[in-house]
Amino acid sequence: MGAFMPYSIIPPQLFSVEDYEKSAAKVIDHIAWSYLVGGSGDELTLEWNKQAFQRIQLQGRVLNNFEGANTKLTLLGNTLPFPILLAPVAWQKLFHKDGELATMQAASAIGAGMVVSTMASTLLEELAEQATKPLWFQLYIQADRTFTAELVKRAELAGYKALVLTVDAPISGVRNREQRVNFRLPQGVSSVNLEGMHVVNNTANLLESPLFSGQLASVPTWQDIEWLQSITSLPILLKGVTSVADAEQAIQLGVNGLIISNHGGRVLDTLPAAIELLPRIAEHVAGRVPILMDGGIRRGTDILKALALGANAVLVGRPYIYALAVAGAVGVVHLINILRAELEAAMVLTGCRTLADINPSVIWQS
Ligand SMILES: Cc1cc2nc3c(=O)[nH]c(=O)nc-3n(C[C@H](O)[C@H](O)[C@H](O)COP(=O)(O)O)c2cc1C
Ligand SMILES: CC(C)CC(=O)C(=O)O
Repeated sequence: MGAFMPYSIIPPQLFSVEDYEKSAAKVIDHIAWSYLVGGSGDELTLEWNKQAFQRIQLQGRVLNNFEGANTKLTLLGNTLPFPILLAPVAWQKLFHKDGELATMQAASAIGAGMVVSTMASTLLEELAEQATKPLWFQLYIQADRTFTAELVKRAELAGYKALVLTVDAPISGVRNREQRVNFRLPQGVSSVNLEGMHVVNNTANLLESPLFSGQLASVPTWQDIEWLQSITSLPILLKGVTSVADAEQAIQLGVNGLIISNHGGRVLDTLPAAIELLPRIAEHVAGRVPILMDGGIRRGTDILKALALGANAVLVGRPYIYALAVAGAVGVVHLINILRAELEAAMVLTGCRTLADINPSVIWQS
């Protein structure tokens, strides 16, 4: 990995997520960059996530009164000043020497919800100890269920307020961009929260099917949801739901929230754009549990569109990592403020005083 030199202040001329992306491309080395920006297969879903937002047009409104306007919401008992959370992103020390610690400081400073990845490069306890705002923990159920149960207990003990169970990546996506640069973790960056775990070696030999005879034996199933509920009292959200049938099954099992997501186009290529998946599922769920979505959000207008089409809140992934790489915690605060200000501008111009006012009428119907 080459040395990179993030700024200690916000560099001038950064006004949008795209500006941060361009700036980040200059400070992140090309191997970590390929891991960050890449998707799976031909990266079609990755592109569609952004393009689908761009195709949706808005309906403007004028002359509204904005007294008392705000973007506050309550989500699973947490009060948030705005509906933008930081999505779980693995190994953030790849992008800044302070990694998740800097992201957590930014989230705490600005009051943004943050979801800490199972694959974080910083101890979950260290983050929770220093956070001044509640954190959520993203769980990848490990082949070693005993270790997984201990991990959940650790998150609970450390004060995490919810578990985000990622269910869309039981196997890794076909990540050609990572393969082409031979992506490996450099010295000093690792999944520190999984240290000491028994690693099950279940790779198939060459005469067997590469996947079906190997690791699938230990991938999570619906039964693991009930198991997880039996070992924790934390609310559980499923991240990576893309079908109405799975959303219904999750609700029947008593899951507390859903995150509509295609993992930022990183697992199954040619899944539809996340914003296209959202309306059908939201309509079916009909408010029974909160719905979050992520994938392709780069502008405040994208957030408005997601809320109009049924999300209670959104998460952003790559955008805040660009800012982390460019200017550490200060950059992340700035980036989130940019999106927040853009959302407020979009609300004003579509006549929405609060999040409750955002509904499908803000979307242009031709
Ligand atoms: C570099 C990188 C690492 C990620 N690591 C995780 C992870 O550890 N757990 C997880 O549930 N999702 C992970 N994701 C997916 C994000 O949580 C999120 O779904 C996605 O980035 C949203 O799309 P966006 O980047 O277009 O905002 C990762 C995404 C990226 C870009
Ligand atoms: C270590 C990976 C499984 C983390 C992840 O979810 C991703 O890179 O998209």
